[in-house]
Amino acid sequence: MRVTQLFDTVRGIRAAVVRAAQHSTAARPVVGIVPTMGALHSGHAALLESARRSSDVLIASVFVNPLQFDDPTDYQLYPRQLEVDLQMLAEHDADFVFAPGLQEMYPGYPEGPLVRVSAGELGRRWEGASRPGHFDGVATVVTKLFTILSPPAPAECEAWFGQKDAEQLAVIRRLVTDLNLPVRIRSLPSVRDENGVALSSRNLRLSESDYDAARSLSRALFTLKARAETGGPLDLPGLRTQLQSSERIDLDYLVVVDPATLRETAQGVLKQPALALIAARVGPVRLIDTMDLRPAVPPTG
Ligand SMILES: Nc1ncnc2c1ncn2[C@@H]1O[C@H](COP(=O)(O)OP(=O)(O)OP(=O)(O)O)[C@@H](O)[C@H]1O
Ligand SMILES: CC(C)(CO)[C@@H](O)C(=O)[O-]
Ligand code: BAL
Repeated sequence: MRVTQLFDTVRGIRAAVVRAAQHSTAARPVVGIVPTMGALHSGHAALLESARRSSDVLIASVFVNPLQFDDPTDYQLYPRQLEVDLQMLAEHDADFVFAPGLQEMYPGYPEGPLVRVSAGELGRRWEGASRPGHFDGVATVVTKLFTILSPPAPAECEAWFGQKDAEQLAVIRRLVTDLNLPVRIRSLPSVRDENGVALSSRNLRLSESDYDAARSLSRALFTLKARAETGGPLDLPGLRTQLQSSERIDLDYLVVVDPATLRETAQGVLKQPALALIAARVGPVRLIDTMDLRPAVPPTG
């Protein structure tokens, strides 16, 4: 496994990727990219394992991207543990790790980068409304990562993302479509712990009582899933009131949306597949989670 920080070395990576691809038996070798901000956990491991199985060359990136943080404290306190992460990436058989420094990624930061990618109105809903500029920052860094790491033809490029960050996934899918980026987007369901809480790097900052409160976020999502599948009313207002009664939870949103447009779908009884989104500050930490909702299947015959 090679760890790289410099753009020069990245050029070397691209050459090595081409060489590795040439040795592949596949007609169109696949280069898999797993972008992360580090502090890796089993959710990242699931992405790495699937990407490894589907790729001839596996590249992981570790970079805490300041452009997507609107809160400087959140950026400063974001967990960073590169040495531990590298060990896990080696265990998952990554061929390359791209872990650039801040000035390497954004020369002249904070003056630059002047040119950025806008996620448009998709980037201003829900999480984007609460964290202004967040999805523009994600779209900018993801475009840069794809530009730096994606291989020349005939190799194909696949990038792997978690459905936990479903809004981010919707933005990235539109990004590659709207800008014709030659990258196939793959996604995996959220990995949860034994209590149903979605794994997240920020969970490292939760106290025991914060963690107990965090359990009610996923519980609300599972309740919605069950109500959708049994054809009952979703009763979002009731669930919001219940969550807000906990003094450790400052609920930002709990909504049911169309997975592609992120616009709210009709409320009441679910009629088409949808996505539930939740975000809340739990103690000092802002957490997000999502759940795919399927409507009740009408009995046949
Ligand atoms: N529990 C999970 N299951 C599956 N994928 C996940 C999970 N958590 C994160 N991912 C995915 O891993 C990739 C990297 O995410 P990131 O490094 O931001 O970790 P994170 O745990 O989401 O951190 P945080 O939410 O605290 O910022 C993203 O595509 C994200 O959706
Ligand atoms: C996609 C990403 C690596 C961009 O910084 C980040 O938003 C994340 O980890 O989900
Ligand atoms: N995976 C989410 C990235 C963020 O919250 O900035």
